[in-house]
Amino acid sequence: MSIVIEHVSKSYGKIKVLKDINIPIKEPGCYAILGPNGAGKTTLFRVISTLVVPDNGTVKINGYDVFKEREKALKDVGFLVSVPEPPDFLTVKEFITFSARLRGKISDIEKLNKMLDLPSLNQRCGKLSKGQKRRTYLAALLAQDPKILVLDEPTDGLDPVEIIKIKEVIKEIKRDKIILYSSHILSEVSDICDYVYIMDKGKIIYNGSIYNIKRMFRPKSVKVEFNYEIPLDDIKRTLGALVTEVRQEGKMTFELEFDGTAITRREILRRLVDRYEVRNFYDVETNLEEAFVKILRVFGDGSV
Ligand SMILES: Nc1ncnc2c1ncn2[C@@H]1O[C@H](COP(=O)(O)OP(=O)(O)OP(=O)(O)O)[C@@H](O)[C@H]1O
Repeated sequence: MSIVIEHVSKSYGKIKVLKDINIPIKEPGCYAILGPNGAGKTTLFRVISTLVVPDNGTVKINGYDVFKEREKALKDVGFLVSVPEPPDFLTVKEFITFSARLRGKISDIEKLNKMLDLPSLNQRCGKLSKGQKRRTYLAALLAQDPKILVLDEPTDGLDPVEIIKIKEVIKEIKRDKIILYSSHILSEVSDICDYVYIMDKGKIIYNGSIYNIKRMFRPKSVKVEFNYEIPLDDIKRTLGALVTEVRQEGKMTFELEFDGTAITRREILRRLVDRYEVRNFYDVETNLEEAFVKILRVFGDGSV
């Protein structure tokens, strides 16, 4: 099972929308393609699904070129690209059954219903809400039992409950599939995806595991609360060169920036406890969205 994208580029007129994209995926799991609006995610997914022909490069699925050997390459792939909708005139059950039959499969509607909490099976698709349509479409894809799923912003425009449902399904099925999942929200993919490719202005500017992203931006500041008021200068004198910055947040609360090492963190705590009554001392958690913006700043062209 594999998707291998090599040197893919695409321009619209003078605008380079994809610039030498390389993504080699050879193991099951959920892979996020993450990027701000206009980064090129949808264009890349449209290339993978053969809706857009690239100027350069190749996309191979299970070793087959998607343009030269389209049928073989896409045989085992399910696409949710460019917000597709089930046909209005079919019922939910008819659409799912029809979709399964297209690939010679028999759908287990009960199982899909349990997983995706489908609307009434005899309801016409035209009468469904946006979230119900999305879940019905996903059920129809899963009824084909594809080994590879390409999902372009599958939760876009859905309410929080619908989003949780779709994420739960992906967590359940990702063990033996390759799932490519695009989003512009890092925290949305952080609990379902294992690996992240970050795109900005048509380029992959960073790739790594979610674990590494979190580690790279490990806490470098702590918050401390005291039992009584302490002047800012007093804290600064006590900690001296251990901290790079001290910010006062309230009369009894301060945020302390330091070099991020465990030794310094311990020494800061020791000095504070020796001198004052400390009520609370904790790390300032890395906010994933901040990490995303930092990555764009550090690895992108600096214009964020
Ligand atoms: N058919 C087209 N003709 C001209 N320009 C296009 C076309 N399709 C996309 N673009 C441009 O290519 C760039 C990338 O668009 P794309 O939709 O791939 O980004 P995206 O990362 O999916 O963004 P979003 O998160 O907003 O969906 C944008 O600047 C867009 O205006």
